[in-house]
Amino acid sequence: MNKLNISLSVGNYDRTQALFDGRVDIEGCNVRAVPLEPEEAFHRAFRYEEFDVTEISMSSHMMTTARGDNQYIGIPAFLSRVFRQSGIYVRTDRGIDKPEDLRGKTIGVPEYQITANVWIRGILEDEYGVKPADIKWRRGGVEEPGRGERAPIELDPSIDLQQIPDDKTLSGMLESGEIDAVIGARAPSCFLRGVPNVGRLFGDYIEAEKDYFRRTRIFPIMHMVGIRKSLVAENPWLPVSVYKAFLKAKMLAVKELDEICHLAVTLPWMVHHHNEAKKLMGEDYWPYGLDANRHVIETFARYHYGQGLSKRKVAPEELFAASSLDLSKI
Ligand SMILES: O=C(O)c1ccc(O)c(O)c1
Repeated sequence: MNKLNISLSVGNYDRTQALFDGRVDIEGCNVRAVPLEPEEAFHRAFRYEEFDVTEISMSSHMMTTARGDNQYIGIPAFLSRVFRQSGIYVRTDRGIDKPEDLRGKTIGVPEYQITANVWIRGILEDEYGVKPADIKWRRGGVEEPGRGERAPIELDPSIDLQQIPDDKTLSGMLESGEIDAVIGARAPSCFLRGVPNVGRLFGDYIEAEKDYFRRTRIFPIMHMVGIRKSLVAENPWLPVSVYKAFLKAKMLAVKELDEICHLAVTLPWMVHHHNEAKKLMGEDYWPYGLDANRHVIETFARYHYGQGLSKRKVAPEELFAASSLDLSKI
């Protein structure tokens, strides 16, 4: 049978693994799959559009969708979701004990636009009244010097965002005390090494994140899947084929989390953790599709627009191929 050859790059997570190991096919396609870390996947997607189907940052996707220069259309398979209270790393010798203490401080970001930072700035403003303009933002690689935005951004002049020197990293500057905090998706290595005077703003971040979910019902979305628009124009069946494959792969992963006979993840009480998550968040605690995620995406769109990353408020439907929001029923 004549199949469409496509390239695919997503992270190798439990919920995507079946696409790499052959348990799940993308109907109608021969797939060349390359696992990548998010920083590399997004750099290559938004600068060079290298892969036909790729993991994409929700923030960069929303920004380019608002501008109309997006080469990818999304499907509502949310490959990465992370609560973000954990992602605020601070100097512990500067009187920063609560979010409000961040006003006037200097905070490092790997990119202003990364999705984790949109969520963190949104939460700081919504819940604690700390506005982006209250902070001095410094941008650069967390571990490697010389990082910039993967796609161009244009911020309001009230935002003080400056590039750090070419020979410095955010982790190094946090360790030496040149900046007061770092926010982002990845923990800086100085924190992981346990250097003095660096810690999390929310020491008990798990309790903070559970409380946030109880109040908001939001499990923040980080990444989704994009398909090259030009390929969809030629093959309108492709978004649903790709979406069905990601749905199947996630279903297989979640099923394995219930397997007490032999643990799918190398963690003694994995099944217990799974049950605890379901108790707090419901059976389908990691939903794909727009309907179950509309409130999450609308909140993110409000933050994104408020932070000047999108010049107009994007409607959730604009992010996705229409056919992937309207699956057939029997
Ligand atoms: O761009 C980043 O720094 C980055 C890293 C890891 C992630 O999971 C992510 O969403 C973004």
